[in-house]
Amino acid sequence: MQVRELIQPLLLHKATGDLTTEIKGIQLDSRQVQRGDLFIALRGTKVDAHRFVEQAVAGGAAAVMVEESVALPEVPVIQVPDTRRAMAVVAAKFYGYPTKELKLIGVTGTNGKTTTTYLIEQLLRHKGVSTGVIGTIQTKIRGKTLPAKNTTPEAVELQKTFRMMRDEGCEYSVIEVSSHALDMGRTRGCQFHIGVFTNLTQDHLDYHGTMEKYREAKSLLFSQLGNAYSGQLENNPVAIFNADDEASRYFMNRTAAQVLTYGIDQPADVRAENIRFFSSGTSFTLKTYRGEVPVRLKLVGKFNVYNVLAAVSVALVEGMDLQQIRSGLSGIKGVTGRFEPVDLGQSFSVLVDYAHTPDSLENVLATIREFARGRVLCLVGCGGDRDRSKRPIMADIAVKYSDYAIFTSDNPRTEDPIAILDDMLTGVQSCPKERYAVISDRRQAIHEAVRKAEPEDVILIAGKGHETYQEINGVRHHFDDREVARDAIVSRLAK
Ligand SMILES: CC(=O)N[C@H]1[C@@H](OP(=O)(O)OP(=O)(O)OC[C@H]2O[C@@H](n3ccc(=O)[nH]c3=O)[C@H](O)[C@@H]2O)O[C@H](CO)[C@@H](O)[C@@H]1O[C@H](C)C(=O)N[C@@H](C)C(=O)N[C@H](CCC(=O)O)C(=O)O
Ligand SMILES: Nc1ncnc2c1ncn2[C@@H]1O[C@H](COP(=O)(O)OP(=O)(O)OP(=O)(O)O)[C@@H](O)[C@H]1O
Ligand SMILES: N[C@H](CCC[C@H](N)C(=O)O)C(=O)O
Repeated sequence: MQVRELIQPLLLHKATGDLTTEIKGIQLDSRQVQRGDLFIALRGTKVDAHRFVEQAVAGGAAAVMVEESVALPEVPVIQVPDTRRAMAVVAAKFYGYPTKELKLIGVTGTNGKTTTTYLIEQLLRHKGVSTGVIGTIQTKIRGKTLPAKNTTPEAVELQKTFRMMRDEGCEYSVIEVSSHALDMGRTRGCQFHIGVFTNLTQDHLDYHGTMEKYREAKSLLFSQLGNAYSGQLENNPVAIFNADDEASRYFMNRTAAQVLTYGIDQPADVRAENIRFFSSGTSFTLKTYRGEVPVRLKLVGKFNVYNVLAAVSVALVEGMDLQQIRSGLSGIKGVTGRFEPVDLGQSFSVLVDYAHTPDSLENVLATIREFARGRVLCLVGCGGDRDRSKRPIMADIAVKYSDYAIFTSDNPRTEDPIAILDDMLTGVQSCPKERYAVISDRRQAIHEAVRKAEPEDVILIAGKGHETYQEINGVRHHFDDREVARDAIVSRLAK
């Protein structure tokens, strides 16, 4: 595509150089530029990429997009007021507006995004349609998987992935939409067909500052629904809300889309009643505006009933009937690293879970409490360079809901692991010391939990779920809670 065509949708820009120059790709990282790329200079949290424009051109960039005027006579220079904003517009144009050819479903909320996207994918598969998925664990395109760096990728990668999905024959794309992505405009230029809200509780205050700003970022998915290109409702979008979460009303008042609600406690269009929990699953009556049907799931916990109701709401909007939904739900599998048992036939249970927020930790521990016949042992840490204010709250929840807590390291990133643990300990000052231990080394902590377990006890290893690394001092070392738990169980069984 020529530069002049690429920048045609940009209202405010100054362009110099030969605008018939062909652009073969878009790149944000000067170190990865390929011949013919447009290099877009973003002002990051660590560096301002304007200082890399010359390096990008030397590496083969055919044009650059910048906010400051730069003297680069050899290539076209497009100067815009905001490269981040312009990036979303040109990325959608470059890849031919792929979300107009896909049914795009966005899921946002503090917890449950990954689980809900996977449930939606599994239900849509049952309907017989092909669905691509983008989220925290990985990107999935018709059986192929690609690694994920962010929960929601930057606009260029996002649009490129949608084009790949379309080329591979996907009809739907279901994506996790993080508050960071909404705030940074990564999803501008996406035409969403459905927006789903799971819940809003504390997280990411390091980034957003206050809960109000966090909520405001999340609301963008709904206020932008249907307005991506023309300001008109092009595709009759639907917004799906959790009626039991008070933030839903705030979002409802900000969307022009049709609204559907789901819930357990409050009146809603899609509800679960007569819920019964077992250690291996859940049953309930699914009541919808299209009738009711009994449902049995292999997932445990009230929080998963919410995730299922959100996915069922999407299935209903997409025309699936209740019998199809019911049989789809009976075959549904849990998500890797979410409530995942490590079972070598030992006399106690070990569960690995991705709970890394106060609300998710509380939900998971409350669920375990309901069926645990022995003690509950909780191993938990908090990530470095992230919301510090959640640390004491999570420690407090750990001791409140378990019989014994082991505080350990999660991903310390660039922080001192001991300082993170000290922040956590401020939350348990009034708790008797014999109720918890502090073992900074995560491997040792897992071995200690397994050594301590008695028959019927349940050990929850929280925080890292599917992650296969531990990031210490900016370096990622291989670490998988499930592998370490297995080793610990094997050595205990050998004694
Ligand atoms: C705060 C934030 O969002 N950071 C994102 C941002 O990184 P940054 O601002 O630190 O980038 P930087 O290192 O300062 O570099 C600025 C620019 O210079 C470029 N550069 C840099 C060096 C160089 O030699 N040449 C060069 O061109 C970089 O490619 C970049 O475009 O731009 C990067 C590239 O696009 C992102 O990968 C990175 O996400 C990091 C990994 C991150 O951790 N983000 C978190 C906060 C985040 O977005 N999380 C949410 C999930 C939250 C949740 O729901 O749990 C998510 O959606 O992932
Ligand atoms: N609806 C829910 N409400 C509260 N907690 C939940 C819910 N669903 C899942 N959880 C808990 O949150 C953890 C993370 O779940 P999931 O990965 O689905 O959320 P997420 O929103 O994608 O998280 P992230 O974006 O941070 O990766 C799970 O391991 C579980 O402990
Ligand atoms: N997307 C989340 C993941 C947190 C996972 C947890 N293991 C941690 O490292 O804090 C975040 O970036 O806050």
